[in-house]
Amino acid sequence: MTTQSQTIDRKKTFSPEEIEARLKADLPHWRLEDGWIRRTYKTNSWKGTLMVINAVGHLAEAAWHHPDLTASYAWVEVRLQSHDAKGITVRDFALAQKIEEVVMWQPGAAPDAPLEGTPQHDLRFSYLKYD
Ligand SMILES: C[C@H](O)[C@H](O)[C@H]1CNC2=NC(N)=NC(=O)C2=N1
Repeated sequence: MTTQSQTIDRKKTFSPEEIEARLKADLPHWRLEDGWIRRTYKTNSWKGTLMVINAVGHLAEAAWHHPDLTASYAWVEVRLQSHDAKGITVRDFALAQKIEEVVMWQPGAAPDAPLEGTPQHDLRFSYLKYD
């Protein structure tokens, strides 16, 4: 059951200056352009692109906040804005944060991590360009 927030204003929009400051601090790979915060993920193939699209799709549906997506063979651009507020709200930052955390997750990066992660040097398996 969803609860209406008592403290945060999900419809409050931020100024371009506030957005830029927040992206610089928390989402350095994201940028503000034409009223959307946006991030492009590069992949090694259409299959990798589809994997990213589906991961983002799940997060968006779980969040009940949906991006616009543009995709090509080896990249997908994720764009976020809050349609009902006609601007960028806390919902956009929160979903962008989760997308970035999930898509750029590299479990094998930590020393003696339990999960080894996708082999990066074998194009049979590597599907995402981490940046
Ligand atoms: C139809 C309407 O877009 C939806 O009810 C919800 C869910 N997803 C949404 N996603 C985004 N980006 N903005 C919204 O205002 C929004 N509203």
